[in-house]
Formats: sequence, structure tokens, C-alpha cells
Amino acid sequence: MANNNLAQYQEQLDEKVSRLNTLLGEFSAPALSVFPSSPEHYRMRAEFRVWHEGDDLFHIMFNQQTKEKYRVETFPPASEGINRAMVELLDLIRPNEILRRKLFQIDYLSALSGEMVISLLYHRQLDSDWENHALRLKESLSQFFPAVSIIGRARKQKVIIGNDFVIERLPVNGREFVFKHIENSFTQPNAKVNCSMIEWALDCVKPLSGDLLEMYCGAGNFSIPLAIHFDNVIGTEIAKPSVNAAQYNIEHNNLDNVKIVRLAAEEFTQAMRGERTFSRLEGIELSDYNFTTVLVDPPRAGLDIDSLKMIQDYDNIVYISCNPETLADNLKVLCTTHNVVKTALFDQFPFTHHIEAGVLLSRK
Ligand SMILES: C[S@@+](CC[C@H](N)C(=O)[O-])C[C@H]1O[C@@H](n2cnc3c(N)ncnc32)[C@H](O)[C@@H]1O
Repeated sequence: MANNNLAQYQEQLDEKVSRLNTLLGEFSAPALSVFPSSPEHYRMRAEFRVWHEGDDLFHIMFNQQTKEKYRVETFPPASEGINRAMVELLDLIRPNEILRRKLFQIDYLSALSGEMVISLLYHRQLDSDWENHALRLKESLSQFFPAVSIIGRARKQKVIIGNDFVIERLPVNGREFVFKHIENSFTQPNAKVNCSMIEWALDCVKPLSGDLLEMYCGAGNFSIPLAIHFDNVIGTEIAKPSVNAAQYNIEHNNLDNVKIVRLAAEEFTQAMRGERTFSRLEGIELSDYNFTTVLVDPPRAGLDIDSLKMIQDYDNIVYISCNPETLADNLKVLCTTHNVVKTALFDQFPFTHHIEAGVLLSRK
């Protein structure tokens, strides 16, 4: 990494710190803890369009200003595994008519564990001939990547050669947690910064006890490591593949105090208020829980007003946000009942303007 890139990274991070400090200023927030990213090889996922030119074929990206396409041989933000795969994969596909015909996109999902899924997207249906060639492709790639899977996608078609997930192994405070990350589902893109986020959340909840409620829990990224500090954890999430992955993750981390339920945040709020019952909550008596703490990690839109009011019932709120504007809007409501006691900036998305923030609130 050239020195001027490092300087550019630091400058952009400083700008994010100053922007978040300004946004949080009106909530009497304490000083931010800042968790920088490595400035290279931080993304565990990357997607590229594919360009065909005579016998050649290569990854392309688009210049955001001019919209012009440009050729991409390697992509420094992506993990080292993805960078190596980009080269080896195209060397194998370029001379292979069956694998290259109408290929228009390649998606890579890698893991710190070394596992990788490569999805090849086509503008044509995939037949048994394609499958045989994809199988040989997987075998050839496995000399570089022992745990690689290939997925072929076309209209209404998904052919899996191996798995449609990677098994990630995240080191958190010296302990390793196992996570199934499913292709095409939400996972935190920057694995190392994600570990810092989990460690920060663990630090927030360390002095607490009772039960934890997590909303927008994905595959249990926070619920699973945080479970050691609570008697019971309930996580809720809307996406079925993530809920299924979470069940796997509970089992493979040997936890017996975590339950994940497939419910939208809005539905869970209705259930908590006794306004609606859900068969998906069968066997779970919400009134038996002693929720002291809630962790929310919503999408960019933030929390809906009913869920926001519902989480004010808890003494401690850990709010992880990928959009500081909606975070600030939500804090206007939460700070009528709670104080901000810890804040953090996690640089999940280096070299972009995106900010990932953490806020711990406790009841006034
Ligand atoms: C920012 S991600 C966080 C996931 C998880 N906490 C993690 O760290 O991997 C937001 C999650 O909210 C889920 N989601 C989106 N809208 C939702 C809703 N209305 N109710 C519940 N979950 C929702 C998405 O499927 C996604 O998994």
C-alpha cells in the first residue's frame, strides 16, 4: 500500500470521525472509540460484471463519475483469497466455451477460514454439460482453495457444486466462533472490523445480566457471542436463509440459551405488546423472559416508530447502525428515556463515505 493511499485512508477516517461526532454531539455523547480497518484486503465479498472481447474475457467495474467501464485484474479492497481466485478462475474459464458462454457476472464470497463460494451468473439455462465442466473447474481450483464451491445461476435456476455457503471462523476475544455465511444473504462485509464490533458489543454487555433481546439478528452475528453474558437470548430476523443459518450457528457453537425466531421487527413488537400471536413463537413464552437489554442492528432505514418505542422498555440498548442519519433520528426518541454512555465508529467501509456506528444507551 503506497504511503499516499495510507494518508488518504487516514484523512477519510478523520472526516468520518468528525461527521459522526457532529451528529452525536446533540446527545451529549461521550468520546468515540474508533476501530480502523486494514486499508487493503478487508472485504470478504466482491461482485464483478464480466466483459467478453474476442477470445478475451475479464472482470470490469464502472467509474462512478463517468459511468465508463474499466478492466479489473485484481481488486485490493477484496480479501487476498478473492484476488487470487480472480486470476486463477479467469485463466480456467477463458479457454472453456461451455463455462464462458453468456457469463455476465461473477460473485465471490470468502471467509477468514479460507473457504470460498464463487457464483457464476449466466444469460442462458445451464445443462448437464455445464455441470460437468463446473465440477472440473471446482477440482482445478481446489489445488489453490481446498474448500471452494461453484454456484451456477440463470433465470429460475441455481446449480450448486459443493455448498452455497462458507463456514467462517471468527476470533473474538481469543475465542473462535463458527458461522455459516450463506451466499446472497446479509453478512458483515469486513470480517476483521466485524470482530471489533462484536468485541465492543461484548464490552458493553459485560457488566449486565438477565436476558437479551436482539432484533435484526441476521445469522446470529451478535446474539451468539453475546450469549455467554446472558441467561437467555432471543433473536428475531426476517430473512429465512439467515434464520436457518442462525440455527446451524447456535448448534455448532454449542449454545443452549439462544433462540432465533423468524419475525419482522414490526411483528415482534406486536407480539411483545400482546397485539398479535404468531405460530412461529410457539413454545416461547415472552412474558417469562427477563429482558434487561436489547441489541438492534437495523438496515439503513433505522427502526420504525413502534419498535423504537418498544425498545425504550429496556434498561440497556445497544444500537449498531449503518446509517448515522437514521441513527440520529432514532436517538432523538431514545434519548427522552435513555442516556448515551458509549459510542464507537467501526470503519466497515474504507474509502467510501459510509459510517458504521455503535451506541450504548442506559435508562435515565
Ligand atoms: C444490517 S443487517 C444486520 C444483521 C446482523 N446483525 C449481522 O451483524 O450480521 C440487518 C438485518 O435485518 C434484517 N431485516 C431487514 N428488515 C427487517 C425487518 N423489518 N424485521 C426484521 N429483520 C429485518 C435483514 O435481513 C438483515 O439480516
